[in-house]
Amino acid sequence: MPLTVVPVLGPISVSESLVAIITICVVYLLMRLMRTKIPDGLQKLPGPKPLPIIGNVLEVGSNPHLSLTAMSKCYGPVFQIQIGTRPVVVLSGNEVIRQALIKQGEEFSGRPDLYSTRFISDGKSLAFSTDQVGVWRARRKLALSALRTFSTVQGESSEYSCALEEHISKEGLYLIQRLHSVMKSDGSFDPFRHIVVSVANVICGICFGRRYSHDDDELVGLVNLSDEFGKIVGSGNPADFIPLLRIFPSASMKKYLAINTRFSKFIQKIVSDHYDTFDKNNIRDITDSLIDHCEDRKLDENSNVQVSDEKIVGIVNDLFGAGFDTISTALSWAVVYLVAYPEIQERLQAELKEKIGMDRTPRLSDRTDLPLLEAFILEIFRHSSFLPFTIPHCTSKDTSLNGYFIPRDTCVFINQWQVNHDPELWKDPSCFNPDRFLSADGTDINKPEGEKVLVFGLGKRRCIGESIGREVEVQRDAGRNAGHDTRIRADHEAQALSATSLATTRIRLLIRSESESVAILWKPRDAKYLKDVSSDSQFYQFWCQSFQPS
Ligand code: HEM
Repeated sequence: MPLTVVPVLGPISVSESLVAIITICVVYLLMRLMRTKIPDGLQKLPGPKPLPIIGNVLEVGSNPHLSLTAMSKCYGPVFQIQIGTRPVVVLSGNEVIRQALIKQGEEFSGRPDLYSTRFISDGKSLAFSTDQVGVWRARRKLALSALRTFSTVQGESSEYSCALEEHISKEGLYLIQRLHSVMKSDGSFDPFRHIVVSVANVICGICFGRRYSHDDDELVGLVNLSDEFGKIVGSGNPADFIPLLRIFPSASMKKYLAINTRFSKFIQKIVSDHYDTFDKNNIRDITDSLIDHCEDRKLDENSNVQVSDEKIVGIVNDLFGAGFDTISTALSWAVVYLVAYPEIQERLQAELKEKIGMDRTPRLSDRTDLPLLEAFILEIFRHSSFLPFTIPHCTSKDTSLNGYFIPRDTCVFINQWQVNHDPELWKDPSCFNPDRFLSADGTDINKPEGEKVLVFGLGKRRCIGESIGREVEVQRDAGRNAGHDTRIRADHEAQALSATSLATTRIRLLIRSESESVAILWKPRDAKYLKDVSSDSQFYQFWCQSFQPS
């Protein structure tokens, strides 16, 4: 007798139903038998009970940093959830995360094989791929060394201490000129749209030895796609955890694949131009240095780790991709906080005026003289926690943490947001207060406090661009001092705001030039991470005063 069990499958006979039920039971029993035995002395991971097929997806919801923080209060700093059919261990708490990523770093240094990350750089990404340890380590060493060399090498002008400082300072000035000219022509602007091109130019300078105009369609089109990319990689793609979903057409997955293809094409073209014009005696940038490494390695027969040329030169994909998006997001948050806290902005400006004056641009070496600016950057990282999780990790062998057994190949989420908002670690964690990072007399950074902020990950997989990340921030803020008093004035009902309410607030940018004033609406990116309070009624005015070259 045919039964319509699932409408889309059509009628199913009783015998077919019986076969299906028996198959499910056999698979279930096999899965139970295959389940790894917990070694004596260790415990099973705690965590919420999963539903069949979807696991704990409903409890995790669309703000995983908040829901997983709430769960850590109930289950402790090491617990397990199930996303779809995949078990995921979630780590919270400063001590537990340090124990896993630093003391047991080797065991927690893998990356899980996720469906969506297979498409990043054709599956050859340094940051996301499941390369064997030896290969990943060799590539990471190369990336770090290339990045260091081309950040610290002397630039074209002796005015700057290194090429990175030169790129950043010049780009800072271009950015100010650009804002000035769009203000004149359009009467308003979206800050992110211009910041992202400037940051991409700094990274392009080091990686490809060139910069692009703010009107370059190819670069502007590409960098503006990063938001879509972040949506899939950042918030978790359901098809990564529920394999069945991969067979259904998905608009966001289609977009994501198109972005990856476009990105790869952009980089491939630059790399192939570099191969065409390569001169061993004139290494111009990181791409050249990676090509040079491939050539040298061919002469070195003793090399024991085999890494393909494609994987070596492909490192620029990671440097460019990871570099521009993270820093431009951080800078956008900096603008938001400057707008929301005008009194802090005034103090920052006073510090720059006093320590550096108005006659020169700041240098990287000025950082130690600018404790408030340093504290402001640390507080942006902590309060916004715009990367609430690291890239997912994976265990490389059977291990244990806090007395719980964690099998090999388990996907591990590191909740950075929880650490940065843990009331055990921070006084009034939801309050934006850079002073928390200053010494009692305000003249120095309180180093132990600063080291508690978790934004670049830790240990073996720690971000390799950390020093650049911090330096671009300093220069950009300080760049306002370069003879253009481009102050950002916030004219609003001053009140203590949590990052949450800031992000969900539609910020009204009231940009004033000499005669006209135009209002535009701007919503900070990554607001999705901070959605638990909605206060759309609050408006902040953002007043960019005198974008006038001196
Ligand atoms: C404010 C700026 C930045 C932030 C907040 C940031 C944050 C992060 C985080 C959280 C990770 C993952 C760590 C983990 O999985 O445990 C990461 C990895 C990485 N970052 Fe950054 N990053 C920034 C800038 C940069 C820059 C400028 C570059 C390069 C030019 C870069 C290159 C990388 C690479 C290659 C990895 C992968 C490392 C690996 O898997 O071994 N990042 N970053």
